[in-house]
Formats: sequence, C-alpha cells, structure tokens
Amino acid sequence: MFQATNHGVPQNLVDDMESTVRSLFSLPPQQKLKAARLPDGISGYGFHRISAFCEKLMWSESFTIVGSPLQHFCQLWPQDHTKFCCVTEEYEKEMKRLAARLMWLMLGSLGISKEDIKWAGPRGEFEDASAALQLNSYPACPDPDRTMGLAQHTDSNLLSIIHQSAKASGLQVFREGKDEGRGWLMVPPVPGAFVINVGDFIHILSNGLYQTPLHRAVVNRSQHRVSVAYLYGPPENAQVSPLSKLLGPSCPPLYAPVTWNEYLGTKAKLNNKALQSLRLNAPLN
Ligand SMILES: O=C(O)CCC(=O)C(=O)O
Ligand SMILES: [Fe+2]
Repeated sequence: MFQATNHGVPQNLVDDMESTVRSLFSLPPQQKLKAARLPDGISGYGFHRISAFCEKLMWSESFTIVGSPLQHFCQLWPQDHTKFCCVTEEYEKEMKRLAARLMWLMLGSLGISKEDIKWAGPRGEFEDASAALQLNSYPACPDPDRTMGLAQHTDSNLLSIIHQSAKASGLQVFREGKDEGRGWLMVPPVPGAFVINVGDFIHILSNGLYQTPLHRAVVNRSQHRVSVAYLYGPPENAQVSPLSKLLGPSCPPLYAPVTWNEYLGTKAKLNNKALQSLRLNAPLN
C-alpha cells in the first residue's frame, strides 16, 4: 500500500466526487433503499459483503457502481441526477486511465513489458479490465470500540485507488513482522493523494513480489468519514498466473492459474484464506 501524489487527476473532480458521495449517503434511508443492491447483484446500496465474516457490528454503508451510474442515480435523484452522473462518469474515466498507468509503473519496475500480458490488449491499455466504484460511508459512532467500519480483508482485484476524505482518518493497514512494530497502522489522509492498494491479483501476477496487505476501516466518535475506492481487476475470464518472466529454477510459481470469476467464488467461501488456497508451494518460513 502506498500514497500517490502528482497523479494528474484534477483536484476539483475529486472534490466533486466526494460531494456526490456525501449527498448520496445523506439521502433519507427509504430513498437510498430504492437503489438497494439485490441479493445476487453487484451494484447498488447496501452493506459490505464481507460484513458476514466479522464478529463486531459493522458501522457502515456502501454503494457500488459498475459502469454507468445512470439507472441507480435516477432512482436516488429522480429530478437532478444529471450532475451526479457526469461527475461519477468523469471520475471513472480518470481512474481507468490512472489504474492502467499504475499497472505499468508497478510491473515495469519488475521488468515486465506489454507483450508479457496478453489480456492487457494490443495497446496495453487493459480495455477489458473489470472495474467498480465502491463508495463507503462510516457515520460517527457513539461506541467505536464495539464496532468496525469495514472488516479486515485483502482486496481481491489487481489494485484499488482510494480517495479518503481529509476530514477523518480510519483506514488501517496491517504491518507484518516479528518486532513491536507489528500491528495495525493508521493510513493518514494526505491532501491531494490517493492511497493505492495492491490486490490479490498483483500478488499472484508478481509471484508474491508485491504483497497484498490486510487492511480495515475503523470508525470514530465525532466525524462522518467517506471514501471512494476504484476497484480494478483483470478481465472476467482471463487466466491469471505468475508471470513467466519472473520464474526460474530457483523461483517456482507460487500460485495456481485462476480467473477473476473463479477467484471471486473462492473468496466468497474462504474470505481471507482464498489466496492461500491457490498456493502451490509451502511458504519458506
Ligand atoms: O474506507 C476505506 O478507506 C477502505 C475501503 C476499502 O478497503 C475497500 O473499499 O476495499
Ligand atoms: Fe479494501
């Protein structure tokens, strides 16, 4: 996980997106429920799916957008959805561009080039990538120790681009290790920066060179916190496996090939043990 500045996304667009998110979540509950996520659906208003895996009470709500927000935004704002749609579509466009750029910066630093990933498409722009915009809302909570905003998880996708509101912190990442530094670290909001989170699929592609970190969101007593996560994954049916350029006699592939659709099924069943279930060789330690 790292923070990215100088990313080229206009600050006024990020501000407008945050206002859209605040407007959306401040609608009356019966209005938000008009765009409720169906039990077998992906998009719309509801609770985070991973809520079922955490024993604490989840103190959050979410709204997922896949592709055009038009249908759901018409349900939320029958009169004035146009401006919210424009902002969201423009934001999705900028995120798609930034995500492809980040992919090549990260993979390029491992010596990977466009020819090494077929599903990146002929121009290496990842046209067929799967993507969703996840809007998160964590209202102020009178008893934050007894609740959790978002249960600990790793992101299933390639990478996530997270805008967290500067008004409140809450995102935490788990620092591995054996010393006293091991534990949950707060990721402070840096004005103008995006938090970039490595997902399970970059972990697999890079054969574990980039690690997918465990993270969660906590809530606080006085501030309503919002975040916007752009979730960027491989094309639905592309087989993803550790890149052959990174393998050799002393570097065997650590993960079995998997498609995005297959992996989502595994994740729904095994949650944080899904990645481990693809492991081909036992960890060294
Ligand atoms: O709210 C946050 O900062 C974290 C969001 C997140 O981890 C997610 O949407 O996957
Ligand atoms: Fe996440």
